[in-house]
Amino acid sequence: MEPVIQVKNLSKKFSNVLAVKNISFSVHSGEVFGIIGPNGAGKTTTIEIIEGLQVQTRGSVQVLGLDPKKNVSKIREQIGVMFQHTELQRKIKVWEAVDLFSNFYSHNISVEDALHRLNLEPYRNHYFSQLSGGWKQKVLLTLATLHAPKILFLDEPSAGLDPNSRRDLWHLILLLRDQGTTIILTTHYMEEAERLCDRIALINHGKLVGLDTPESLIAHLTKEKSLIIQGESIDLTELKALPSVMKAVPSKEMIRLTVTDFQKASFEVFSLATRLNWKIDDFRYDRGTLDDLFAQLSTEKEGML
Ligand SMILES: Nc1ncnc2c1ncn2[C@@H]1O[C@H](COP(=O)(O)OP(=O)(O)OP(=O)(O)O)[C@@H](O)[C@H]1O
Repeated sequence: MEPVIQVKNLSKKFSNVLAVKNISFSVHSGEVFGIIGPNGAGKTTTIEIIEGLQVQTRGSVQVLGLDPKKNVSKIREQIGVMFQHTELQRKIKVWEAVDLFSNFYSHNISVEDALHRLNLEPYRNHYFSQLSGGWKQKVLLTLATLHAPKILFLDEPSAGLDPNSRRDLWHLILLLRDQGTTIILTTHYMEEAERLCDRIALINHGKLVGLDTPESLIAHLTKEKSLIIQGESIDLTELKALPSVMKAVPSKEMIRLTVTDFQKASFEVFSLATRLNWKIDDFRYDRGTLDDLFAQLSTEKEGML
């Protein structure tokens, strides 16, 4: 399958900052592709080059087969961008905003279809400024997709939303994905990345340090493998002495074991438990989360990965 975005050996230098360092990746049609990394990692710069808002220092970019340096207006007709913290004029109603924005595009869907597509009908006559944060984001998502873009860029779409509104917005994003839109998502919410993204590019200090599904990234990059064990008469000293156990730390009712190998450690723990008559109530692998990975990335110094 032809990728919809292809980035090859991309670098961007601002006067004395090398913001993007030789990054390459492809985005496939119909996927939700996350670009994740700590503040200042180079995400915005990379995305703005793809959108044609900035020009790279080195490397090449293709968006739907076009070069953003040469074909920016053709690309803009086929992409949608939802920025963070966008405000519209105070006295504009939802339907008026949809009507106004639809005039910006040569190909667009009708106001009614647009309102219907993301279930905005009940709010058509509400002032944008009086909507809750969640509904404002839904309206902005609608405005970014009036021309049925092939690729949609979402920058921190659920920033500041309560958990219910966030889930509602995720539902809409996945609806757009199911309708065939390719989605590029940047977020600092790792739960959001884990729930929505088919693949994630991890960027740190301007470099691509990981590119995979959320599950594989977690499996490969979280350095610590942990087992959780809970039960009666468990002896911490005996656990610590097992060959595959590096650390055993009690935490509330349970004990967290940092192990070198899940399978070997599990075998050793159960053999020990049987020999010493421990009663085990809970035992599970703790593979870590994207949050752990993000925390790890944020503390990595340049050149460590
Ligand atoms: N116009 C500019 N001039 C000089 N330096 C810049 C410019 N834009 C970005 N930078 C620098 O480039 C680096 C990457 O910035 P960028 O905004 O791409 O990071 P980011 O990952 O999007 O961060 P954030 O999560 O905070 O938005 C940072 O060191 C930033 O200070």
